[in-house]
Amino acid sequence: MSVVSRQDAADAATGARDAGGGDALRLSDIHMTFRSRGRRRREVVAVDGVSVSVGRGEIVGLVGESGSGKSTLGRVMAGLQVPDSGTVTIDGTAYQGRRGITPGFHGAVQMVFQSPAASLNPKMTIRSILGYAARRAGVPRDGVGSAVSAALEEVGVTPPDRFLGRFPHELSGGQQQRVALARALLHRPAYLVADEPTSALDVSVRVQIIKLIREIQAHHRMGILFITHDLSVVRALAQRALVMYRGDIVEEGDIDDVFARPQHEYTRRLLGSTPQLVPPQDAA
Ligand SMILES: Nc1ncnc2c1ncn2[C@@H]1O[C@H](COP(=O)(O)OP(=O)(O)OP(=O)(O)O)[C@@H](O)[C@H]1O
Repeated sequence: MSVVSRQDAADAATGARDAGGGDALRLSDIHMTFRSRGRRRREVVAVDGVSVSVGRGEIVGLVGESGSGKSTLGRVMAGLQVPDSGTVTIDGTAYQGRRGITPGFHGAVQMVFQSPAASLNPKMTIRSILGYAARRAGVPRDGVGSAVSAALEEVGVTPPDRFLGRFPHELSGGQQQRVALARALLHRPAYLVADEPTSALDVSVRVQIIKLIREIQAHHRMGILFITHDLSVVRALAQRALVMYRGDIVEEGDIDDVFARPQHEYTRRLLGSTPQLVPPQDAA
């Protein structure tokens, strides 16, 4: 991707919604098709012309069945996947193509994943994992130690000294996910894409991580795209919901409206089949 403008032409062209006022992370008319090589060439349209936005200070829940394109959309939003076409606009700066995925893009948008164990290098200590992230985020060498400790404090991995020398496998799943969040926070991102960050965790730990994400979001006025299969988590956390089905956003609205008056048949089916694992009051 390369920076092509500092105006909102892409948004005007596609009508992407800016729910958070001026500052927003917007995707405009994103297309992504995966093509397999070999004799039996197959094409999978993962994202089929999607325009969405996440405002600063807003949590948007993205739900949909397996294979509907949620993770692909999230990776595009975080600059980890270059789409076939479409524009990513971060606070008014539009990015297109491979060369636009710059350190500035990654600094502005960070991502956390379902499996913290897989996203943390097993051969590195927590000190090295976070120290490396701090250096990449531009923290001067003599400030790395205190930045790492502050990040661990912020995510509740305390006292930091007790954890710095450990390897990821010496932490619980919840602690690993907290470290993954600390790594993201070291970049002071304006936006976070959280791809099923709680689904690999026990239910009680899940609630704690949801609370932590909400605290972090409020403290930094961050915009978050929260991807999940679990509608009850979206209800507990998000102000707005996007429902994805076969590569397209089929429903978008304020959380209460989507739950009370689902418009799309797929959303109605999804609501009908979702147990309430995290009632809103428990996650508050
Ligand atoms: N790197 C890839 N190569 C080929 N096909 C891919 C690739 N990544 C995703 N796909 C395909 O694109 C479609 C959308 O995948 P994606 O992972 O975005 O969906 P999802 O909604 O996140 O699913 P899940 O909830 O199971 O993670 C699927 O059919 C998937 O198999």
